[in-house]
Amino acid sequence: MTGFFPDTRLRRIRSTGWSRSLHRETTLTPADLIWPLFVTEGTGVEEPIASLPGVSRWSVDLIAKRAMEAIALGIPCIALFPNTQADRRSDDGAEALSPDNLMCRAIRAIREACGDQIGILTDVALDPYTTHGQDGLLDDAGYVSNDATIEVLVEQSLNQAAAGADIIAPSDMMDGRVGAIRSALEAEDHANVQIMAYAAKYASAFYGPFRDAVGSGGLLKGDKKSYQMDPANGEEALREVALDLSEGADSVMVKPGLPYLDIVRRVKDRFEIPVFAYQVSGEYAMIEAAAAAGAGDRDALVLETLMSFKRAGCTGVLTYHAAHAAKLLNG
Ligand SMILES: NCc1[nH]cc(CCC(=O)O)c1CC(=O)O
Ligand SMILES: [Mg+2]
Repeated sequence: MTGFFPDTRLRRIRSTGWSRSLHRETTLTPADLIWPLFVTEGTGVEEPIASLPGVSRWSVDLIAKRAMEAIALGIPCIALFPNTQADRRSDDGAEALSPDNLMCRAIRAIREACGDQIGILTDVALDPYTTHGQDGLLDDAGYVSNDATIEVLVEQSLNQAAAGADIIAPSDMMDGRVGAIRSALEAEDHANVQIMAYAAKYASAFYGPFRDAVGSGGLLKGDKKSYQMDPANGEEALREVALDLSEGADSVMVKPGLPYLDIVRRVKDRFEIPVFAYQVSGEYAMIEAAAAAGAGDRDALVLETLMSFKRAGCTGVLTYHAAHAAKLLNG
């Protein structure tokens, strides 16, 4: 039981900088960040993404430079997303299984340049490769077929692991895919390749700029509500996480980030496992728009939101602000 005013004055410990440092409950460092990067065809290419101001797609030769930049900044892991050329997209997303697709070439280029100094996380889902922009295979009725999709996701995961991915991150929300991918990785000599499951991924309005970035936005008809979660649900997120853990996930992700910090906290308290959050493209764009409109200081907005993820219980955060935040944190 704490005392009463004036014996107890909470402002006492806030009154100087050194004291605020001493009493700070949560820390944020570059090691808490995962940097998502978009890859595109060509050489020496940097393509700015209009709906994500300050974020570009990089050709394979330049992506390795971004990875070296991450290492220099103390960022331990990057996440890769391909903008597949239109003529390589198909109804079945077969390009996802090509050992020479953009993703695999980027993985190899980074591995060659950086060795094991940085973790490479790769997204598993078919939307960057399909002509319809859905994450899986469509049946005759246009429904995203669960079990048929899993078979392809397993092959996609093995393809990425063979190219050198360290963390396989299935973002598709099919039931049962974590177990299937884990078994295949074990069988194919990839015992140390991790799985970070997008366990509680919501059907969100915050993914728009990402879909522009990978080129699936204009293609997508309808929505992803038959597989991504209803934003109204929290208990269901706990069931999703429990299942992914039982199937062998090494860590789980909650996505989007800021509107779902309650889910992060519930998952952390319930399971006491590594939990990551994805501060998604629409959240990034919102912060940039607020700063551009003079509604807040950009650097302060970036650091405050990232700290809030740590306070909520995150082990780490995927954020397009990773490099900028790391520079600020490194002083
Ligand atoms: N499976 C695709 C995928 N992987 C990551 C994101 C979104 C990331 C972001 O918005 O930054 C999406 C979009 C979607 O589900 O439509
Ligand atoms: Mg699930």
